[in-house]
Amino acid sequence: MGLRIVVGGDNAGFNYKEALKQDLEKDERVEEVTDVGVVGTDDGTYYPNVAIAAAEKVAAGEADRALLICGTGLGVAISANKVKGVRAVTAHDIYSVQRSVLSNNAQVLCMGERVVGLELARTLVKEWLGLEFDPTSSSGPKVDAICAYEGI
Ligand SMILES: O=C[C@H](O)[C@H](O)COP(=O)(O)O
Repeated sequence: MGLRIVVGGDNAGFNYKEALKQDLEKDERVEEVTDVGVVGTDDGTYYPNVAIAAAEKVAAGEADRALLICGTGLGVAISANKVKGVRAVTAHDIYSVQRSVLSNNAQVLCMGERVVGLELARTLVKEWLGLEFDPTSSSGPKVDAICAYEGI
């Protein structure tokens, strides 16, 4: 069974969100892509609304992961992290993307359209899809400690 991925972002991230969505739709590791907006560069929906909608789908088990894009990748991460059970990171380099899953079991990857080149973003997403957290690794108890704080 493939990954169910939610994509979203504000108008500052719209162009990358569309490009990355197309890549995801073509990737055989992806079973389903759900777009929670925005619908265009004229759509002024605030980034927290989009990020929280996406994170809630992950928290509810309706999606495995979310990919969120805004101008910096910061606001969407801050917002998604308000949803209980969600671990969202901003990452624009390969090592951080790898560790976000392998160390932190982060389900949400955030990037900034104003920060990273599109081709690097596409490469990072490709890498991200192949990563899987190992709960029996030494990172497991650390992520458990985050969950314990949240009461989950
Ligand atoms: O983190 C926020 C994002 O970068 C957003 O796209 C732009 O937010 P701003 O308009 O408040 O700078």
